[in-house]
Amino acid sequence: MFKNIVNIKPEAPYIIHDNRPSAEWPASGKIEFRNFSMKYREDLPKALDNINLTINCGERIGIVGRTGAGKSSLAKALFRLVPDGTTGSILVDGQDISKFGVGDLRPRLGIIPQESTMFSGSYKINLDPLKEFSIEDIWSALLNGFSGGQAQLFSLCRLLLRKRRIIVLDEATAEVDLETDKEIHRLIRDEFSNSTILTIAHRLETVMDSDRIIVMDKGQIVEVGPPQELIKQGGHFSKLVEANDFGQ
Ligand SMILES: Nc1ncnc2c1ncn2[C@@H]1O[C@H](COP(=O)(O)OP(=O)(O)OP(=O)(O)O)[C@@H](O)[C@H]1O
Repeated sequence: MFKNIVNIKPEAPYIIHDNRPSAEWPASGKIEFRNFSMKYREDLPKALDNINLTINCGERIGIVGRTGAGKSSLAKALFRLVPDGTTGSILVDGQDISKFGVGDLRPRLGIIPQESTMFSGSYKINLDPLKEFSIEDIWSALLNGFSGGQAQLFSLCRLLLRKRRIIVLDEATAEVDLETDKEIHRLIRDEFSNSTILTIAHRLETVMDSDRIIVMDKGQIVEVGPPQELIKQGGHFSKLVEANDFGQ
């Protein structure tokens, strides 16, 4: 999802000194999209088209839709990894995220991207580049999270060390096998029971235990609800399930 980060121009100040969030922010993890739209370029159609959505503290949300539906864009917008010229707003714990510098926003949210980066260096440097944690903390996170030996688990360990209130998980498709994927989800459920978790889901197994599913199509939210209810309704989600079409 974040493979294009390096191509995106710095669109906002890193820190806005006269408007910084409190040290605890976000303490609850509520997310509100209000009439939010964005385009990657002026001549392209909207990648997100008038998104209105409230995600409650501690909710586990599965985001599904076909390839190109806008799932990654929704997550990128939360990290402000999208071009200038968005309209509407995104509030986190009631604060408009565009009012803060990106350096005050991005480190406060957790991300497990599809393509995790394994930095060279020791485990300790990988997990704790800022030297914030004791070796015991690091080993406990490692032992919890590193059985699968996958690069994604490194990202997970980094997160375990920093109990973020909002976590975005871009579910792996190619890099991680089903067993490791299940392990990651189990760990996330256990370790982040109080966090709001947004999963861009590519597997049915992953989304079925979400509190709510968001179905996206052509940049819009076309369906929202608990998975079992959506299946009963026989709408977009049940069609995706039937076709097993969860994007790449
Ligand atoms: N960097 C970019 N520049 C231009 N257009 C983009 C860019 N990234 C995404 N898009 C377009 O925005 C739309 C939404 O893409 P997005 O990646 O959010 O979809 P997605 O649902 O995450 O798809 P996938 O399941 O394939 O990851 C698509 O039409 C896509 O082609």
